[in-house]
Amino acid sequence: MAATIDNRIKIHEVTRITPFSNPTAEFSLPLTLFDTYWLKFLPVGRLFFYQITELTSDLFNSVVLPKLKHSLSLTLLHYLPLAGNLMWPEDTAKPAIYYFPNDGVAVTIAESNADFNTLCGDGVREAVEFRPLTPHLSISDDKAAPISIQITLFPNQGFCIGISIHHAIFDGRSSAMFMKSWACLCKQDEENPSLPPELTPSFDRTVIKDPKGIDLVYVNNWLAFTGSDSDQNKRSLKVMPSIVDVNKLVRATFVLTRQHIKKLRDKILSASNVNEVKLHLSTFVLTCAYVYTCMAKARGGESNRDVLLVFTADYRNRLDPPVPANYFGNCVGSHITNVKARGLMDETGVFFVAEKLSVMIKEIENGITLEGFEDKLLKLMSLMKQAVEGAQGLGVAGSIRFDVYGSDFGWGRPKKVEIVSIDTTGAISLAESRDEDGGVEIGLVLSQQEMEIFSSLFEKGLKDIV
Ligand SMILES: CC(C)(COP(=O)(O)OP(=O)(O)OC[C@H]1O[C@@H](n2cnc3c(N)ncnc32)[C@H](O)[C@@H]1OP(=O)(O)O)[C@@H](O)C(=O)NCCC(=O)NCCSC(=O)CC(=O)O
Repeated sequence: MAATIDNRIKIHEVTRITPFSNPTAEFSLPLTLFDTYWLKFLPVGRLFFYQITELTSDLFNSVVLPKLKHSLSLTLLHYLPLAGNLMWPEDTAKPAIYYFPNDGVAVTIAESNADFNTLCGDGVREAVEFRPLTPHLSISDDKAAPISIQITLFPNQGFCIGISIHHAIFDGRSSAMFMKSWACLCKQDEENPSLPPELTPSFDRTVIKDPKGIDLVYVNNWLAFTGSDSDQNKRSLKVMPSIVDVNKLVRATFVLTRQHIKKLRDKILSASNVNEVKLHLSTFVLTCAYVYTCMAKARGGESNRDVLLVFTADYRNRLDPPVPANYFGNCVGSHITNVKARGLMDETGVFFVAEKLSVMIKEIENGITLEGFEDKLLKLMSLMKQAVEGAQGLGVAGSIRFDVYGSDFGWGRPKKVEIVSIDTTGAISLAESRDEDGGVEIGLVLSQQEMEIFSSLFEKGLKDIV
């Protein structure tokens, strides 16, 4: 019988999907330094909404669901580590992913009577509305699942695929590749569907060189960081607790069109003649510069308060030798600078942030070496402490290069993609615009009051530049 978890959603089934043909060879896959860096981070949740107005329960149960389940099982055959678990045996220095026969991914099948169009819209919505669509990721002291999935039917409206992923196991690029692989196998009608090379994951850990053993430095940083709760079990795999009350927050999506981006670039360029720093005015920098200044102004407060500007960079193309684009795992790192709010709240705020981010991106322009990486996690932890104590953290989840709207399972592109977990991290989410090449979709979760101020600053600022 279906269990109701609130009056909008019914859970019909909680099942486990195993890799097709249930491979019998057990194996383990080590974590690299880029994985152990994220060991205790909260899971990343994404929702992919697909609109099918003729989707009855019958059609969902007889066609859509069996196809999704079967293609997931086929996909897991290519992504076997995702069917396993993160574990930390007594005799090992760091956790690893272990796969045993019959392992599989937890999949929840649910039904919602919430309004699909409202959830898929850009307007202000209660942040908490998205949580029932986001699967719980099973993480205990000694075992953590790499991924969990929820497929939710909205009768006569469509369906939603929710994924929660463990950040110590894979990053945004890998997550996007997994979804596209699943979609690609689902869409093919052939008996033996196949993946193109760019969607075939590589798990070759030898491409990540770590001669100084920074992977273990990060593990030890986490052991030292873990609060008193876990003192009895320091090797616990439990992640940091969330300290945010999602019930008090709202979510909205904002769009910068290609034209907006161009105008922002022109405006900054025309004001920057006298400046020494050669600005790197990519779509990413312009978007962050514009959004971050609106966020700092919306927060208000003392102009002397601390603000952390944060972004994550993909290192695949920046390491020497480069790591293949289809490398599955983490190959990213965070970059952070600490500034005073006044820089963003001034008239020249957009210019100020664009300059700061330009300097940071230029530092990695000629590639990444691991020099100084021993201290990278400790620095991040000290900034996280600052954020807990009140500094405004302005960070990014997702990317405008992941093509999340390309995940078509055979029923069309997603109507909307949301990163749910920005409700606990306070980051903005980025995705390429669904409907316009060169446009950007920005997801935000704020208090109602900050959202109102942000929204009016965002709209007014755009009117001023066009
Ligand atoms: C460091 C960056 C954030 C920002 O660098 P930049 O400002 O230089 O921007 P960029 O690399 O996007 O592109 C710079 C310019 O290169 C060209 N260019 C690069 N890639 C392109 C592409 N695929 N298609 C078209 N153009 C491209 C464009 O001219 C672009 O300018 P123009 O833009 O003007 O056209 C980025 O390079 C990067 O690493 N992005 C990936 C970050 C990431 O992996 N995030 C996820 C973290 S995990 C996470 O958050 C969890 C999760 O997602 O699940």
